[in-house]
Amino acid sequence: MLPVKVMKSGISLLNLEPTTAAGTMPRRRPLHTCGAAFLAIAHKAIIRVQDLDGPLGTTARRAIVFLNSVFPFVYNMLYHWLALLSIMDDHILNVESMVEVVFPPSKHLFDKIDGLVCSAEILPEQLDDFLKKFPLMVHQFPFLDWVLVRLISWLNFLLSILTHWGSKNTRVKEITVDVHCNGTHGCRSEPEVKTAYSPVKSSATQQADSLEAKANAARNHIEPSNAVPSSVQEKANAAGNHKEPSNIVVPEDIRKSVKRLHSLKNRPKSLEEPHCAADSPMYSTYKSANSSPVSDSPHDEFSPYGQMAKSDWSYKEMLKKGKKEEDGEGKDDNTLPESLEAFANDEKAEIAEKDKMPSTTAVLSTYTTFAASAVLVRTVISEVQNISNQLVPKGLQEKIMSKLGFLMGNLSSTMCIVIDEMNGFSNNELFEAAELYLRTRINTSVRQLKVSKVPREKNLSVTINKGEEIIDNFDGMLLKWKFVCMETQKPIFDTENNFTNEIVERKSFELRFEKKFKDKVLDSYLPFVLERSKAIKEEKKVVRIHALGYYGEVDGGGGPWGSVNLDHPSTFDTLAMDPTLKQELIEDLNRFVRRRHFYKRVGKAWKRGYLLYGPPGTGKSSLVAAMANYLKFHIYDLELASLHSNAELRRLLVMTKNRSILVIEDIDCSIDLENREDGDEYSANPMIKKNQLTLSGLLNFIDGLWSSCGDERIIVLTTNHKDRLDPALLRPGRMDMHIHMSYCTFSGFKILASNYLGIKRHWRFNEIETLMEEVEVTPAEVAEEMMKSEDVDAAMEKVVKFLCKKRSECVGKRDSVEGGRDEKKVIGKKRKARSRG
Ligand SMILES: Nc1ncnc2c1ncn2[C@@H]1O[C@H](COP(=O)(O)OP(=O)(O)OP(=O)(O)O)[C@@H](O)[C@H]1O
Repeated sequence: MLPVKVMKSGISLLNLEPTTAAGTMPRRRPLHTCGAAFLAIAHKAIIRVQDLDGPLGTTARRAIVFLNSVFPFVYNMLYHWLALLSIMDDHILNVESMVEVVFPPSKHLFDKIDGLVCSAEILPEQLDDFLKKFPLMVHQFPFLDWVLVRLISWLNFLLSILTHWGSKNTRVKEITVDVHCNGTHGCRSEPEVKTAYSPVKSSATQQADSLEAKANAARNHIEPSNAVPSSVQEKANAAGNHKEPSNIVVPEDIRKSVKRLHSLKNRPKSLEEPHCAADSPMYSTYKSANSSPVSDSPHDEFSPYGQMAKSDWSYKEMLKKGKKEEDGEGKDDNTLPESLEAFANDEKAEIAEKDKMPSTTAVLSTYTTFAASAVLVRTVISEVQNISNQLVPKGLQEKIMSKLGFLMGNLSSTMCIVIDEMNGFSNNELFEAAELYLRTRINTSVRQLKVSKVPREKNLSVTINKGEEIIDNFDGMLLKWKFVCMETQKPIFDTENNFTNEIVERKSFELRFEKKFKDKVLDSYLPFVLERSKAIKEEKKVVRIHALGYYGEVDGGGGPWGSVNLDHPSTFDTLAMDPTLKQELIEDLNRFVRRRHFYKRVGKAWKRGYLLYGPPGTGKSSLVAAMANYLKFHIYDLELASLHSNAELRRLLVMTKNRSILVIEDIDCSIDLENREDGDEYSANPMIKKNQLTLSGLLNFIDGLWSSCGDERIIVLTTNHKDRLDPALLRPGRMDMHIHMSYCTFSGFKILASNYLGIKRHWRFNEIETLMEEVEVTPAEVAEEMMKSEDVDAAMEKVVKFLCKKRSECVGKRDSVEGGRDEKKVIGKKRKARSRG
């Protein structure tokens, strides 16, 4: 068989001595060695596969017949191919030597490649060894043989589907075989039998066709072909005319052999019965394989042989008749054409061959050979890729790939959307959204992940590495994401104004899907990804606090000075404040965040101002933190004292982001704001005024045009002295809600006790309640006392002592104040008396 020769000779073709790399160890020719190994494996595979029965074997045999016919071409092609590989090898080895001289550490890499080539070289022998041991190994693992046999059945089934797929010419033919009887019964025609066959005909089918032609010719009185003996023609004509009994005599031995053939064909086709106990898994496997719906029994209509089998039944009918006659029903001499005899012999041979089912191990080893070939091909391809990556410049590679991609893209039914990280100079929101979304879609099919942790962030950040793919399902669509990261060179001028190249990483996502889903992906899937990523962002959002102020030169640098995670544990649950007020505030915040459309409709900037006032240590700052944690809004802590003009204030405002809380703490003492109406020493000079931070600048900032540049903004002012603030600052629309943070009440105390000591009640609670009605203490003071001991009773003791001390101080103060008043009254009375006197 010619191709086999080619395969064999392929190994020795151009098997030249490899050149010496770097003057040390001779290296193998990488491409030639791999190519030869591949041919050797392919040869083994072909040898094995042609011994198989079933669709796989048939296909292989046909392929071999085809290759035989084009042998000179194939041989030449392989020869040239290997010669070409050898030439390329020479270049590769030369380049390796040169690179090694210039860059010695690369030797390690080349040695590794050589090691790979070496393993490819010995792969055919290893494969042989493995195949020898394979049957033994199969028996060592329970159920493995069963699994493999199942697998093979399904592969055969698939192959048979592929073989017949698209064969539109499949049709049903009617073959009418008229057999004339001689003797007492006179002539009679046999029933017509329908036969379906595929255009891929076996020899038996072809013979059936020739017989059909003859029979048709006989029936239709058409001049038969030269191949048909005249006796047969005459008899067929006679049969076609239904006039005279035929003289065709079926020889006894033919009849017998046809009978035997009949019995052979009726026998169920089975796999080779294994030599093991009946209850072993192998035996059950064999049983189940025989009853498999995909068996290639000729009686199975799903089998590729099944259709041919139907034609056999037509002859069976005929044989039945012959049998009847033989049994005495018709004593007359039955006759068959000579061609039928030939057909019967051929059929018999074919059936006998078909009955020779391949052994399980033979089938398995063939598939293993194929698998190994595939592995080798992959290795070779990746090696070639590696080498071409080194040899072909990146730009050229990209061009080739883009051209190839264009060609493939036109042919393929898939579409690809590329989502780049950057959209011009700004970030692409969709890229960020996809990155976040895909983090939730990582599954076991991903091979490489990237894990990182930002300082002070609790959770690890897990993303896919470059080149990795993720499959997603959405509304019946299959979507394939790939993370692509390409290094490109960007020309820049360095510090000395020299032209140089900077390596820039271009990240993007490729989203592939079927072309027909284009609209669905753009209209539904990508908006869904954006929506999901928003929700994920919100879930994972870590509230940050930004220091906002100008710390550099005046009107020079400055800006948000930096930010840190706000790790403030304060929440509405831990805040000791009047429960009704707390509830009111929570509801107000909820209303604010859900009223986007309302604010738009009424033409108001989507912002809200809160004034928190009360003595120091009553929890104003804690309340701001609780609000930020509740809404997941970042905080901008504006340092008014660092600003010098309204312009700076405006510039800072522009830098803040939406969904944030802008806080100005202790506004009464942070800066001495001049009244907007009343002028002062500067107001006379407009230039000086322009460069000042004024109250009107601040008011504009809070409520004027500048305040509307952003959405979902909350402004919080805190003060210890509400009365010192300009009423213009406090009016609704600027400060919408005034929250009084009062001294600690008993309900506030219970919240502190629960937070700090973990108690809901204590026997000292009544005493404390009475004391708290009498004295003014801040939550900060109470919290401080509670922290002085870890023991609950001791801590409560401290709180009581503290409250008693406060009370006595208050009483002392009151007494002294009252005493002073009494003294003043006495002095006054004395004065009055003296003046009267
Ligand atoms: N209402 C409160 N509920 C719970 N803890 C509080 C409360 N008030 C004060 N504290 C505790 O006291 C500490 C100081 O409180 P905070 O700084 O919030 O008070 P403040 O009113 O902002 O003070 P200042 O006006 O001096 O800035 C906080 O760390 C907190 O633990």
